[in-house]
Amino acid sequence: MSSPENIETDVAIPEENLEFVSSCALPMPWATFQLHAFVDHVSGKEHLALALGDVGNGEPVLARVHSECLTGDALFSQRCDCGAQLEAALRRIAKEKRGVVFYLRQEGRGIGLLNKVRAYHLQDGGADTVEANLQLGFPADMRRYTMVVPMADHLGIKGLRLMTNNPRKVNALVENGIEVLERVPLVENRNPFNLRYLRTKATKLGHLLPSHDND
Ligand SMILES: Nc1nc2c(ncn2[C@@H]2O[C@H](COP(=O)(O)OP(=O)(O)OP(=O)(O)O)[C@@H](O)[C@H]2O)c(=O)[nH]1
Ligand SMILES: [Zn+2]
Repeated sequence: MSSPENIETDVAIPEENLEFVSSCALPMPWATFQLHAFVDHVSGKEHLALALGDVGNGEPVLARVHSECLTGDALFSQRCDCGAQLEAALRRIAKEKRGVVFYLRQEGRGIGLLNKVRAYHLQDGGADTVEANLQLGFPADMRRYTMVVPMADHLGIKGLRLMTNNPRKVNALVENGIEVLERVPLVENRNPFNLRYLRTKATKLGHLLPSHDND
């Protein structure tokens, strides 16, 4: 496996100023979660936390830090694994009757929806997911996770059992002061349309995807 490349952003992004706005019950097919809405006054982005059970009791919380993927989460796209990961995370939390999904509005690894479509267009022409970002003048991954800190604080969450295959996400959260006690693999929806995408994540972005690690 080659080492992750071009994964840091050199684009200066101002710190966010996150404010809790309101919360409500959100009945879902698996359980009724409590939806907590936040706004970042710097970027204007609206971030969400979906919590179930007593997440503020000091025990580690089963958690997913999920970056928005409109095409995968809402439109059933098979180009990626996002929608299946989101659903699996919600199901697992419902099964434990306790947990949280942080739904972060950083579409397309932070490049936005329109640029992600541009990147998909380049991928249709042969580029992989990393090359497409670079061809568009972006780093491979522009996401940040600093907003999770005030969101977790608001919910009284002390430590996470994080559902992810991305060690860089674990490191980023830890660097921001979030305690990650365990990484829980979340390998979902391997299909003919996303095989190359998953392979690129394993070989270029360092994701721990067992069937692709040694490709
Ligand atoms: N720029 C770009 N973004 C993509 C592409 N495919 C999916 N995304 C975005 O990637 C983000 C999800 O990141 P992934 O790399 O799939 O997974 P991860 O969150 O790092 O790791 P996991 O926790 O294991 O899911 C979402 O914001 C998607 O919109 C793509 O081809 N190009
Ligand atoms: Zn996706």
